[in-house]
Amino acid sequence: MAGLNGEPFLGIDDNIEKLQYNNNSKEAIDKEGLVVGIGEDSSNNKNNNQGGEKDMAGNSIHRSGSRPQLDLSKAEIQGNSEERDPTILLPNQTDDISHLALDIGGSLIKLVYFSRHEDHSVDDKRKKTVKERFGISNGNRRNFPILGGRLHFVKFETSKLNECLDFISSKQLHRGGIDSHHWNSEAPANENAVIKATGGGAYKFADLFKERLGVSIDKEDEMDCLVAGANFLLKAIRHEAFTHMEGHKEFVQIDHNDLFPYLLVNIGSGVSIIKVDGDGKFQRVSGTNVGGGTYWGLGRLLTKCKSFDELLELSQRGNNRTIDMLVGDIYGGMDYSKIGLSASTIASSFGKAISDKKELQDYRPEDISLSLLRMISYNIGQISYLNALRFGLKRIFFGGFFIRGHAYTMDTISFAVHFWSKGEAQAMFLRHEGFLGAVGAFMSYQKHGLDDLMVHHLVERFPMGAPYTGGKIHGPPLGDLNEKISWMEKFVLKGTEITAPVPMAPPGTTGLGGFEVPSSRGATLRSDASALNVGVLHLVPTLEVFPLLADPKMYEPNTIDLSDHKELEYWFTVLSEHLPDLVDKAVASEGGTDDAKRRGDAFARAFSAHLARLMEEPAAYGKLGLANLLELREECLREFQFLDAYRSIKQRENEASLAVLPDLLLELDHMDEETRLLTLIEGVLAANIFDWGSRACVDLYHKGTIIEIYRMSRNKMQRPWRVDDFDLFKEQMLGSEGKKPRPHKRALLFVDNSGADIVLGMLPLARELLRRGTEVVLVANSLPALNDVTAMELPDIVAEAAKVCLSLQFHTNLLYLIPKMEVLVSQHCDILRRAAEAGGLLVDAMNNNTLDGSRGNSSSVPLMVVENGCGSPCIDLRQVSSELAAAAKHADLVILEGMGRALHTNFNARFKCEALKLAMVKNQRLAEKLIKGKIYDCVCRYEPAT
Ligand SMILES: CC(C)(COP(=O)(O)O)[C@@H](O)C(=O)NCCC(=O)O
Ligand SMILES: [Mn+2]
Repeated sequence: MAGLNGEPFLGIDDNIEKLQYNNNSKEAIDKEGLVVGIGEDSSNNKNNNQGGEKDMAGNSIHRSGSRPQLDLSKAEIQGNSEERDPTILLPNQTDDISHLALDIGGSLIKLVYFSRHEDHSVDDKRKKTVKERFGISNGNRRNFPILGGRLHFVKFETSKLNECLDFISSKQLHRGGIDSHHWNSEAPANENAVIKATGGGAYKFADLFKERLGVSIDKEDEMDCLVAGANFLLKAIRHEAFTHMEGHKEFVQIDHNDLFPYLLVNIGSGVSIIKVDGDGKFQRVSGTNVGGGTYWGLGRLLTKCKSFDELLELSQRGNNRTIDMLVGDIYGGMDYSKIGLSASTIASSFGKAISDKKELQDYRPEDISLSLLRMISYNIGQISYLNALRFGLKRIFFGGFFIRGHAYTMDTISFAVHFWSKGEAQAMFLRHEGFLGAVGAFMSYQKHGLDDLMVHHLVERFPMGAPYTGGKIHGPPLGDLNEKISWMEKFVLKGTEITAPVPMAPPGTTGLGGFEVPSSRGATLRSDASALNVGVLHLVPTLEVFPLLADPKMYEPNTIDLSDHKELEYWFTVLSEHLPDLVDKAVASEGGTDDAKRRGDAFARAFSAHLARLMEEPAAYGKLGLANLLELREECLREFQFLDAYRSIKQRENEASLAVLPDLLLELDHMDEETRLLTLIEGVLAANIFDWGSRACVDLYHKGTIIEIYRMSRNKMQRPWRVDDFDLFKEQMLGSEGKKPRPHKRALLFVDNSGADIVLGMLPLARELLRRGTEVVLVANSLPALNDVTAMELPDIVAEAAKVCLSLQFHTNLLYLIPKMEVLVSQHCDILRRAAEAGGLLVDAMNNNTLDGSRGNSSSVPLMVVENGCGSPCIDLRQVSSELAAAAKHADLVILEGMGRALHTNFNARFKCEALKLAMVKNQRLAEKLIKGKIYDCVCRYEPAT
């Protein structure tokens, strides 16, 4: 049988890793990771006669044998095959296919589940034309059945297994999910339903799953899963790995071609140390029985703590000097400098307890907890390094539930690795640290095709999760909007802090290489189960890297460095202050109903909670840039179902601008070429003043009408602009010394705002390029963001603009008194219409509107519209739509317009083709920082092809 990806579904390699547990570890299988003294090389998987599966490098990957297989006979695409993520109907598929995998450990259950993207596709003719023109098929998606959806990460305490089962049942995850458009989702759970699980609990609770949910557990080997999970996360998630030294977290870019070999240290109850050489190729080289279970077990006995997190929290307020014997204690307060030991180095953990006449109750539990934490973290760091040394490995990734994003633990481990390796080896941590096994178990459903996903196919989002109150955990992210709003309201009433579903570990750390006590941040260390430091992973296989980026590896979209705390504070204040106005607009866009007000209120609280969270720990959601913040705001609006907050403002501005477009075009058309080009660029810069995201601009709009402000802005234009490469650009366009350069073949115009910005700025510029014989592709947002124009809206705007051109022609034909102008206009005024027709934009809108009744000239250079794949005021060119990537193939000019796309992001981006970056700087601070100028200064940056 052929797999959906066209490759055969090979049989099953039953040569499953046979781990030999040592004598004492039988019950330890129930705990996480306590598998000591095993050194079997699991990379020697033999293919048996059933055939083993090969990864892309030809390595064997073994899978267990009970996975369900898909019956693809009579498979067909349901609905419109041109849709972005069409549902595939498998009429003959009878097995239930689970979209859930579990890692059931001794203290936590980790759940990874999949849901399809909701079907928002609309009948968009533009898309169809674009696909035909650029020859885009659905080939990109490779027709994987499950791609095009979201991966969710949820944790439960193992002691609350029933809550976990209720959750699975309520979401019907064991059947494939009722809330998503799955094949066979109506089918009742059948006898054969199977879910993948790893961890000791997969054995321990198998009967309970059968009894409660009617599903069988297909047990996946824990080591296999850990490694598969770590490999996937390290390859597919841009900001997965980070270092943590002296309280400073820094994300590490992992080169996918240079990932292996590495050492994976999984710290569960016990510790496994695994050398990873490739996909499915690994060897458990060592381990230690002193791990998370030791910390928790000894800690519980010594401090009477009730939970792991309570113990960890205690350590935050501890001082281990009262209990540890330090070098200084032995050397009379002096360093032992000859062998490089400072007085504060721990000579012997708990060493003071031998000489003191104190009893257990004489020690503070806080101090005991810290001493224990340091002893164990240190020891793990040291053993890990020694193993790295054994195999000549420089990179050590630490995962497992013990770490739980705790800054002090990470610092201590890092310090040990750094200290013993003399800086040669590096300790790294993983954002999905606790989910490695669960991800691996999910990956073992081979049909998902997750192996082939690349980093640009994944987008991580951070929806609001269940808040928690009084330390009690309220489970997984809330799905239902109403439920979510209710939570928000409840917490407001109680005056309780609302938290995002992200890590609550404080940044507080010693700053001294783990040798001092942690700063006292106990109050902010929250319970682990509510503290997911991961968002929801959106799998979008249609996304591509923009092909015209000169050096995608070096590309960094964000211009402003938010790791500067002052900068971060400034932008947080800007966004907070903008909130009331944004909520007003959003509520008004939904008719100002009570429901809209309620949602508006919840949105404001949710976004404020995100800001507060990020202020506390800027790297909580991965590497933070201004673009991420601006996008988070848009996503948060969408989460509370505000799909287009500026809808009516955009419409009003479009109409007002279209009304003055004929006058502008007339004016332009009787200018000579050089003056016209300058006027056009001035026009783009002036019209970029229409920006409802800028505080200064919004203040301006109280003072005059849109057109008045536009005129004022144009009148104030004075060259040289603060960044002024116009002369270079002009030379490129018009040539010099009588030499006419060849016109550009195709220009991509990344447009920004609605209203004057698009109508009076970018469209006239597009018309000029078309007039010169350059194909023009308008690149606009896929989803609304502030007052930005979207790809969906553009065809109508272009159609209206073309209509205006026609009325202009009609009008000027009557103006026989000025025959010269008549000639000019009749030659040029229908450029937009013909180009739009040639580009397939006027399918409905214009067919019956040509005043002279003439049909469009399909041989004209086309004007096209493509969506960019974003719903944000900024653009990260590593993840753009396949439409845009296809349109870029023959482009030799890129024009980026607006602050978001040309300044906040991409100001430093280099392209393979010529690039023009145009923007008005509508923020004083940015003007000072970026161009040493002032507010309303302009940028016209031209860069030749690199
Ligand atoms: C959100 C924006 C990037 C949009 O600018 P645009 O791309 O439309 O030119 C910009 O308005 C902005 O940075 N605003 C926040 C700063 C301020 O209010 O001054
Ligand atoms: Mn904008």
